[in-house]
Amino acid sequence: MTAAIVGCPFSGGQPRVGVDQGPVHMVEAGIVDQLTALGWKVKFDGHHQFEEVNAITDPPIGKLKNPRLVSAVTKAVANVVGGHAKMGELPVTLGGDHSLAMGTISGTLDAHPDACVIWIDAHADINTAETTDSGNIHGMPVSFLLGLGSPIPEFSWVKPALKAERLVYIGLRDIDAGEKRILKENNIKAFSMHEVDRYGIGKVVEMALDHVNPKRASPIHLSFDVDALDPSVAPSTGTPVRGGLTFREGHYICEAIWETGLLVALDLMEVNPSLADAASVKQTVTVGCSLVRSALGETLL
Ligand SMILES: N[C@](CCCC[B-](O)(O)O)(CCN1CCCCC1)C(=O)O
Ligand SMILES: [Mn+2]
Ligand SMILES: [Mn+2]
Ligand SMILES: [Mn+2]
Repeated sequence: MTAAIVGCPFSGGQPRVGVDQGPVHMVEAGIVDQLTALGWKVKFDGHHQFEEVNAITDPPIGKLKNPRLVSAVTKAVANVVGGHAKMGELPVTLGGDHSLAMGTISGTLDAHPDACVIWIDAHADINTAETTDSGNIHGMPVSFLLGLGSPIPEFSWVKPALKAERLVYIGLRDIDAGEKRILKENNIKAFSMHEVDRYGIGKVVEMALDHVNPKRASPIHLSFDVDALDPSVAPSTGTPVRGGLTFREGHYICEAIWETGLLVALDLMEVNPSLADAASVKQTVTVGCSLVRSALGETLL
């Protein structure tokens, strides 16, 4: 089995400096060798360069910030991820901010139209141009993938290829008012931290899979935002929210999804190695690499 590391040093979906260095730190921490040691054939031909895209003048569209940059980069990522997936490889996209998932999931759905998406995050990332308060596109990728909100010409390449019933969230705890409306109106299944507390992570993952993958027959795209974890576990990230997943809960999700044998793509997003002291940065990078290994078959026994 081949894993293709897609290093995406990109921060255009949000305002904080440093998240583009996430993939650099994870590769420097040895993720390629770690996956090789697990038995994977690992492809990594260097981080993707988005400098040339940075050159364009890119005034906001409505509230949306860096719209043309985000569109161009996520479109490029869609082609890269889709290309690897079509060759039967498992793309492991290292972010970079979560707007990249507009690209990764578009790429996955191009190769696996019947794929379902399991989104691990403190946030729903489902704001539309009408509901966003920040204009940061890392809070919006899911709305584009579902085809919600008014069409934006600059994003016309994004096909609404994701169906609401094929999406499920785990870890939610910081949802904007507009997003709450969107989740309800579209009957989107979400297991917040309240459900994690009530049922335990084992039952939550089982219920999440039952919802999007009842016959365990559909490919799975796992999109993991490290801010789903409690800030005490992953401190160096752009939008930390207290009351998150424990180290083990985060790893259990990855282990359980690997056990299905259905994983076809993984995103590990929002590691920002410039937001904390060296020890906290190292902790966050290390947990990011550990989650990737667990999603790709590392077991405790
Ligand atoms: N919903 C937020 C945060 C998005 C986080 C993106 B992720 O998950 O990839 O990290 C928050 C908007 N707003 C921030 C100030 C307080 C009220 C909520 C937004 O900016 O849209
Ligand atoms: Mn996110
Ligand atoms: Mn988040
Ligand atoms: Mn974040």
